[in-house]
Amino acid sequence: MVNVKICGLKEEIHVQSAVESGATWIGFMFAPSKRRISVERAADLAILVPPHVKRVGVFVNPTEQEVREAVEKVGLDYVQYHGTEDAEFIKKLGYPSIKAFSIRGYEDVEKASKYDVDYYLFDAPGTDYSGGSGNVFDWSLLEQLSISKDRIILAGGLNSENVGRAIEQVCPFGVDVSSGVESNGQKDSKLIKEFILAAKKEHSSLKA
Ligand SMILES: O=C(O)c1ccccc1NCC(=O)[C@H](O)[C@H](O)COP(=O)(O)O
Repeated sequence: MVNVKICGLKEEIHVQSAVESGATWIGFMFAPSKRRISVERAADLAILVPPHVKRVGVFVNPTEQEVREAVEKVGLDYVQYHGTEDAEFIKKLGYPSIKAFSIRGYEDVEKASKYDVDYYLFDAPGTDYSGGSGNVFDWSLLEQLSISKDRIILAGGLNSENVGRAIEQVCPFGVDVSSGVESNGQKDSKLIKEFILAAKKEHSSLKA
């Protein structure tokens, strides 16, 4: 069954909804974004996350110090690098990691082979910020990917309507969502639940 990351959580109620609905990863935004929260706020929210659900800190071109401080204070399980961080920087920090790639064309997909990380997150390019745009990219660009599917997280404009199709086409280890579980610019517990249910539903083409 596919794993789900709910990203950009800011409120206790939405962390609880994501946990109760079966999310695998909870994402806290530490980069410029309308979803950005402080390390102190994330540490408070992280108390609500049980050990079987993983805490992800999302950064865009951070300093080493910023990452180390957040990992320590929030108890992050994964660091998500959502900028132009190079493989050396990520390796030097040494944390379990997710590297995000903004996909405009196949050349962006190819960049992934330069990295040795736990998960490769393929996302649509950002508009106002580096991610979280709610836009979908061309999933067929992932067809020739040499990276194992069990290391892939698909993101970008997913919602409860299109996530089933996305899973059938890409067969990722996980899916990631932010805009698709928001209404009026705020996270929505009902949409979080619907998204996770839709993602975890068995899809006809995946049946033997
Ligand atoms: O969500 C943001 O505002 C954001 C800003 C800057 C860098 C990354 C950001 N989000 C990271 C994520 O993992 C999002 O869930 C991912 O980009 C998908 O977002 P969406 O298309 O809104 O579902």
